[in-house]
Amino acid sequence: MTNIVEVRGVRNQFGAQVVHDRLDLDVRRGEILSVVGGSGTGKSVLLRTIVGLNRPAAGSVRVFGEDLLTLPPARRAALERRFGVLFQKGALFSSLTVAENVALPLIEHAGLPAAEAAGLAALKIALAGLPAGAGDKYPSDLSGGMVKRAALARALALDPDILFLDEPTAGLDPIGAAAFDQLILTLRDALGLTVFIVTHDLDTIHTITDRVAVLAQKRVLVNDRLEVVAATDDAWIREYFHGPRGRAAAQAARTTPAPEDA
Ligand SMILES: Nc1ncnc2c1ncn2[C@@H]1O[C@H](COP(=O)(O)OP(=O)(O)OP(=O)(O)O)[C@@H](O)[C@H]1O
Repeated sequence: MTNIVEVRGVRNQFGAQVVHDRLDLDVRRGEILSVVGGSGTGKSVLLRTIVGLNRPAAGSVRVFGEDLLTLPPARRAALERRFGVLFQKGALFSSLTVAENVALPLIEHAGLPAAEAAGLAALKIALAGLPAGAGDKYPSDLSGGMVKRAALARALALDPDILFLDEPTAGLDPIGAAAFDQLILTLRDALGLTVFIVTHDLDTIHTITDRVAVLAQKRVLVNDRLEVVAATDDAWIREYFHGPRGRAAAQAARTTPAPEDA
């Protein structure tokens, strides 16, 4: 089993506030890993640390076997091109159409001519499950679910090996959220992606996740299959997985047929 990401002994601190201390985490090749934890436990900071947007005060982050923090800039830029990131707010440029948003990394980072970038952008937009014509629209003309898909198309632009998603289903209605989950699962299977998801969504965890990492007490308390995590003796885990919403999500996952059986 190959680890694509290895976080070791990471400390993150903002002023006097210590967010992470001696935090370890592995992400395995090809898995869908969900990172959960109470509000403010540092899930987004962890994502930003792994993709190189936040420099930890201590520890190491190895991605694809390379130490992100000590790589020379050119090698680091090459490594970062293997990441696709979908930020919490979608982070599309509002003055550009969806197609222009998706083409931008192809022009800026891959150096493609505009016409080729436009052709590839159309493919990525289709891959993200958007209808033909969505590329000509501006982000403000799209529904919340379509904005997420457009941001996903942009995250897929450079053919990443690993996809980082920060609360991808937040703000979507349950049907939209379930469809987005299935899209992630399909893309993982079709493209052989590794997927790192920061989420509060119990349905996502129950339906598409291979392993779950729980952030608590400034570190990853447990990182394992859902059954193992849910059986861990910890107050937050009990409340989260065995409270009313956790029980409902588990029940729904048991009674909803998997897509291939449907
Ligand atoms: N750049 C920063 N400067 C100062 N403090 C920060 C910075 N980034 C994050 N923090 C603090 O670190 C803590 C963890 O933030 P983070 O956004 O990672 O939490 P989270 O677990 O993702 O929370 P939520 O589930 O509410 O989104 C918070 O208290 C936040 O205020």
